Amino acid sequence: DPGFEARLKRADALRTADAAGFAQALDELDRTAGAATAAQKTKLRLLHVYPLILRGDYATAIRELQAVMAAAGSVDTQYRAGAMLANTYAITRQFERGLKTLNVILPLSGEVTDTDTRHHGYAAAGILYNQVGEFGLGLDHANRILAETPSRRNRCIAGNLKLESMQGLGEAPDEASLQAAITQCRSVGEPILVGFSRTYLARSLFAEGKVAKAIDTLERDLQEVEATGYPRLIGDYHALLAEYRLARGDASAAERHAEAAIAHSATLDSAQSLVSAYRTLYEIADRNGDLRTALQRYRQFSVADKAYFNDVKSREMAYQVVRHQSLQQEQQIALLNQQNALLQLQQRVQQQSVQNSRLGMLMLFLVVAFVVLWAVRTKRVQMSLRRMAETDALTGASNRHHFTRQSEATLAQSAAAGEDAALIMFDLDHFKAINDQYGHAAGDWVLRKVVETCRPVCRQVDCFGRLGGEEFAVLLAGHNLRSALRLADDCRVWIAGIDTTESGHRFRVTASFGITTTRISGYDLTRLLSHADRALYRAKRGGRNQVVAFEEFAPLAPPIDRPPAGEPATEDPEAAETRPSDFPSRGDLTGRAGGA
Ligand SMILES: Nc1nc2c(ncn2[C@@H]2O[C@H](COP(=O)(O)OP(=O)(O)OP(=O)(O)O)[C@@H](O)[C@H]2O)c(=O)[nH]1
Repeated sequence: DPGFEARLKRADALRTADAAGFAQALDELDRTAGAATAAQKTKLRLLHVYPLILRGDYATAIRELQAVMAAAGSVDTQYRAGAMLANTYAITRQFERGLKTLNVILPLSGEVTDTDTRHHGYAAAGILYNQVGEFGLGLDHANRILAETPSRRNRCIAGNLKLESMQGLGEAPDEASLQAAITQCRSVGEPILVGFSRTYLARSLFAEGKVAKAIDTLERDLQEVEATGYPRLIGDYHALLAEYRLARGDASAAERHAEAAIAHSATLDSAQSLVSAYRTLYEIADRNGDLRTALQRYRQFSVADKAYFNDVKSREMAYQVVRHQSLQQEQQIALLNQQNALLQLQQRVQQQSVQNSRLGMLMLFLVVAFVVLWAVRTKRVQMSLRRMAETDALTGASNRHHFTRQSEATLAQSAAAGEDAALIMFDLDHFKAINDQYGHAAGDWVLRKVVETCRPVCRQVDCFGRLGGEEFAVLLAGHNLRSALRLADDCRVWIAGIDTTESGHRFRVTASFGITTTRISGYDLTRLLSHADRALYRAKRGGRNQVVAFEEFAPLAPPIDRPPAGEPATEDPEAAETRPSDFPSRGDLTGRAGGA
């Protein structure tokens, strides 16, 4: 409700100028508060505190202000309630509570949007600080208000506060600024503050030795001051007048004023005016030689002075207590912050160590992976080196050395198991002619093709080796002569069927085969090779492209020129046919002739 807000503002403005109008405005606001927002209701509640303070119902005022501070929807309302609360605590001389309230609101000063409200807070702070003897802080807050182009009323309040602070600090204000403060406060209708300004001016004049002027300054406004009914101010006035009158030698006027000061200060627990008035009365009695009265006055002076001294000290103490408490609080906060930082550090260390252990695991994994990889690669290299060492690079068949070792192992196993094994040896026919006619590359192609063609006769357990040049051998475990003959003949047929177009030439490839078995030749490889080689020799002599088995009962062949199996043949096979032969005739052999 914008209307409600406007009426709240209007009521607030009436507060100092028109007490009756203010009361009426509050009544009207109460009647229409049903439609107000929570924040507006809180503001209204705050306005209701002013009449409570005027009435002197401080206990209710304090309760209400505390409630408003707790419920305030805006910083401004909370701040204003806090400033009023600090003021009320100052009036009721609860300095510690007042200072604590300041500690709550002053840090919010920067967030307060309304300048008047902020100045109200600074003024409350300045008044309280001066009361607890912290005049430096009082002056600082007065200057804060004056630096921010305050309203005329706040300028009066701040000007007064400044004079009070300077007096407390023992600094003498110049007459011009004293007059300015008086004019300022008079223009806004603040007779109490005008009165206090006049006491500062009078003190300043008296200190300069201008006693008559000081008296004149005070007496001019005396009636107006008495009309305020403010005991502390009236007491001050009379006490000062008593002191100054006596200084001028007017003892009877001095006595009158001193008595008036005492009468007005009677309701106060302690006051500087009481001390001053009793001292003046003592001095008068002393000057009169009335020792009894002098002693009595001195005793009264002494009691008032002690009370005042205690009061000042207890106020100063209140400040020290609150300061100590807030320091302690700050230290606790700092300690908590440190503990927090420590916890955060510990957390980070923990995270770091988790990260480190993860990193460690990763490193370990990498090392293991590397070792495994290295082992696999080493194994592969070993295997490929072994393959290179064991196989013939051109054809991929086992080389002679490996074939020998493999075969010897297989034969030993067969012998142990009492199983048969057969050895087939074969040699390409007229290979030299292929080389000569079609080139070495064509010859290589033939060798590879022959191995590729014959490999199917071998199982995993069998050994297929290139004994040298164009001579090959196959050791077949578990085969007897019959099955070996069949396999050898299959091989012969396959070789004879090779289509050489792929090599770039068309020619015919055939091979001659010699066979023996363990039943015929025993389990010794050298003997088996020798017997197979002899059968092969017979196949060549028999016209090539045929399979011949060694005849176990045939007498050993006579020495021939042919080189041992595997070495390149140097002999002309045609010439060999002229050699005397001890071999059985072709018909005696168990082999079969085929092909060309
Ligand atoms: N292209 C090629 N030729 C080879 C290789 N090893 C040996 N030779 C050749 O093979 C030929 C073997 O010839 P010979 O021992 O006379 O036998 P042949 O010509 O097959 O005659 P017969 O065995 O009597 O049928 C030689 O010319 C060798 O140079 C090889 O790895 N590649």
